[in-house]
Amino acid sequence: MAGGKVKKEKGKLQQQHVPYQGGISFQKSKGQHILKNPLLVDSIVQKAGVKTTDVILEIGPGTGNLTKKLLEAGKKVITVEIDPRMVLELQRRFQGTPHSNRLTVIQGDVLKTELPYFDICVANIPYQISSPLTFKLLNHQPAFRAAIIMFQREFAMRLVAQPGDKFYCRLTVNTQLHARVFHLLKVGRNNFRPPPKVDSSVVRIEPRKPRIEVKQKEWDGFLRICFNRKNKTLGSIFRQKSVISLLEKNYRIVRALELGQEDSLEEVDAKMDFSSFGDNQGMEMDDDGDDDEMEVEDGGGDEVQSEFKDKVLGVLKEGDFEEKRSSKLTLQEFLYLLSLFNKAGIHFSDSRSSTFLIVSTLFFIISIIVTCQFSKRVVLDKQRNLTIYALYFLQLLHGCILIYIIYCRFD
Ligand SMILES: C[S@@+](CC[C@H](N)C(=O)[O-])C[C@H]1O[C@@H](n2cnc3c(N)ncnc32)[C@H](O)[C@@H]1O
Repeated sequence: MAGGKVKKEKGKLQQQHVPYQGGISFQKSKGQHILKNPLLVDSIVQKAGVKTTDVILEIGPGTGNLTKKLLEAGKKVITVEIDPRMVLELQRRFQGTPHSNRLTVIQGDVLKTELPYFDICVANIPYQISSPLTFKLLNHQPAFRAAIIMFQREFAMRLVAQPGDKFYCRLTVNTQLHARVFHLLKVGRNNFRPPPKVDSSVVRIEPRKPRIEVKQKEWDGFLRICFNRKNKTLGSIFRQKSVISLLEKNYRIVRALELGQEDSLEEVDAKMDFSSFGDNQGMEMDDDGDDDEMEVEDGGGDEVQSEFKDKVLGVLKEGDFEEKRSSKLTLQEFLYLLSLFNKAGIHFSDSRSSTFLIVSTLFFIISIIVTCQFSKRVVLDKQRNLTIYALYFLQLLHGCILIYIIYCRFD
């Protein structure tokens, strides 16, 4: 166990580096709060349910207090540590012990490291990487059995929250889409050296098998809107002019792509009037969304805008969601509502148009080059002239559609 007294913090420099025995100072910027309570370390390993056959991933092993217990419990431990001083300390600590050939130390930032295969992850992590690390683990393939991780208490409460709980938020739903999450242990700040400013909790994350597959951008866009104001009814959220404008814009792009060139731009325009679009400001939303942004008036809108709004509200009515609130919706209800929107042609991301734009622009450029080369090289008779004009006309049409889609995306 690491010993030594923690010096009283004075001044900025000392706040960043807290001395530790053997000359290594703890860097707060790297979240270096070492577990100093051996009973707690035992309890974490025991609750993790490590098997003797397990390959264990430990993120941020530090000086190796948890690593030691993990080596005793499992078959192999792979650690990822960003701080070279800690890596040296770890190697020094286990060198020449019976455990040394079962320990692999990777030096690097876990967020930038390709993770190896592992059965179980046990870690006391730096809290500043909680969110990206959780999603990195949730996207890891093949899925592991469980991750037992120490988080800041409030973050942990968000992960395990249930509909109606104070901490229920977008992070909760996004995490529980891919995993079942359980609260294991409350941990006070005095179990660490130096003690952090916040309390902690150990959480167990079990990836769902099989995964629930969603289109990630679509799902993200949908949840951002729903959790913009999680305590408002979905009816009032989806009546906002900014939301209707965004959805209508996506709707028009998707329709334009579906109608394709053959149905022409005019047909899309006839169905949609885009003169009354509001801007897309204020669509960047908080995690828990309890912001106090003012409700935007519907502002009357023209007939087409109202028609589209009716379509959106029709979807909410169909699923009986108009009076419900995101703060109380279950994961299954979110999935169901998104499927209803998509069935009605209403989308929350414009990723399809991005792909279309890139492919289409490339095709446009190539076709112009080919036509120019062709018209230069061949001797033009009347028949060939007509072909060239037809090609130019098609390119003009193609160009118009590209401009229209770019306009829809960026207006
Ligand atoms: C809270 S300490 C935990 C130390 C040790 N596991 C323990 O419980 O005593 C977090 C550790 O993660 C390391 N760390 C910080 N950021 C990291 C990153 N991005 N990738 C890998 N390790 C990181 C720190 O250097 C530190 O050793």
